[in-house]
Amino acid sequence: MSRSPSLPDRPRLDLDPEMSDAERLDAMQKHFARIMQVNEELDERLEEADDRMEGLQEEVDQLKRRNDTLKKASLYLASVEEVTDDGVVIKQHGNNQEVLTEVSPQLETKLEAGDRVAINDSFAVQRILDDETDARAQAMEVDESPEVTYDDIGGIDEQIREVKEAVEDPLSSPELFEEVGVDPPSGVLLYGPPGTGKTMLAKAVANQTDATFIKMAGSELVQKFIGEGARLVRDLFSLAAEREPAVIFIDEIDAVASKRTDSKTSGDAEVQRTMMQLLNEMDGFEERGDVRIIAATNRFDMLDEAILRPGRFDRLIEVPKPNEEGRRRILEIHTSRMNVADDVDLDEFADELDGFSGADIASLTTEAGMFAIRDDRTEVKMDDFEAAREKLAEAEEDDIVGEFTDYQY
Ligand SMILES: Nc1ncnc2c1ncn2[C@@H]1O[C@H](COP(=O)(O)OP(=O)(O)OP(=O)(O)O)[C@@H](O)[C@H]1O
Repeated sequence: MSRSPSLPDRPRLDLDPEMSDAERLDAMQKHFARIMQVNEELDERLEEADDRMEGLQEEVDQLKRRNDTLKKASLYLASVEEVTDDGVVIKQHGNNQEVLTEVSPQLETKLEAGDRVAINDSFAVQRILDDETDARAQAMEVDESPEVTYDDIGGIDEQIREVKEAVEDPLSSPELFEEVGVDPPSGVLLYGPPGTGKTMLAKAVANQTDATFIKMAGSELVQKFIGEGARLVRDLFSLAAEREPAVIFIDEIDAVASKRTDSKTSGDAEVQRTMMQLLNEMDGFEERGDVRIIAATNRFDMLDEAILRPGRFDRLIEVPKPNEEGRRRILEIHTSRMNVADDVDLDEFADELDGFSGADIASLTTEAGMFAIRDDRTEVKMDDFEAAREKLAEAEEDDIVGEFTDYQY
């Protein structure tokens, strides 16, 4: 690591009492010039240090993420086969290895054959897990008939059109694709900043096609135990096949499909296995009938290219933050059921919301309503909207409101 050079010396002003006024003035001017120069040098250094800090912060974040994965994924999943006087017979999931292992007296009294447990590298039982259906319920959200419609989504008409074409048409008129002789896109990847309507889009398309909406969060997949991520992916696809027509929505796909890291830790290997399972499922996708798959990410830059190959997520749709017209439409949507005063000018207000996402605008309108309620009014005025905007902008500065953070994508 290179060490930064030492700081410039502090300039000194030496004034000799013998000096004439002109000489003094000259010395002071030179001193001033030197101070300015040192100041400039220090500014430069500060800038360099800031850059370096940013780089280091990124490294720290990466290490933290890796550490989290490691901590979370270093346990394996097993089932209890039998509780005997000599210990407990467990069967590790994935490799089906059976082992007789000792357990702590506290756990032993609670264990029963059939329990799901988490074990460590040496097969020691660490804890008893909720039953399997709980694990699934936690990782998956199933909605038979989501209520979101395209009309509820503002500012991304072009993206709606693309999603209709890539997801809705193959579900509602598969014969069209057959007649023309083209395969519909396998998977659609929506990418863009948080809170821009990606989940809404997936729900709306499921609604429009009367399909079951099945959501899985990528982050839920990697917080589980070794072997469980891959199994949940398998479950996800078989559940979709049972419930077809269905729309599978994998949120935060970057959690399981990031560019490969160099490390060969067990956590990384687990994420890798989960991704391989996902790719496998997608590769065998054609026979799956009326199931469409949509994934979303805020971190497009982190994705492993393997998932973007033809036959996988081969239709990319960027979902950006709304422009002024989009913001106005979103404001309109979110205020449609509000009792808004005559002085509220949404056109003018939309102009002030540069950088706001759809989710930010949704919280802003709720917040404006709260201001009216606090003031014992039933009508929401322009001042309430302004106050809400200021409150959210302050929260952004304090970094309280996550949605405001501009992720790189
Ligand atoms: N384009 C939009 N039009 C109307 N409302 C929106 C829009 N985008 C976001 N919202 C509001 O924000 C909420 C969150 O949006 P959504 O979950 O679809 O965002 P997302 O892009 O999936 O975010 P994330 O990447 O954080 O998962 C929505 O329930 C809705 O209230």
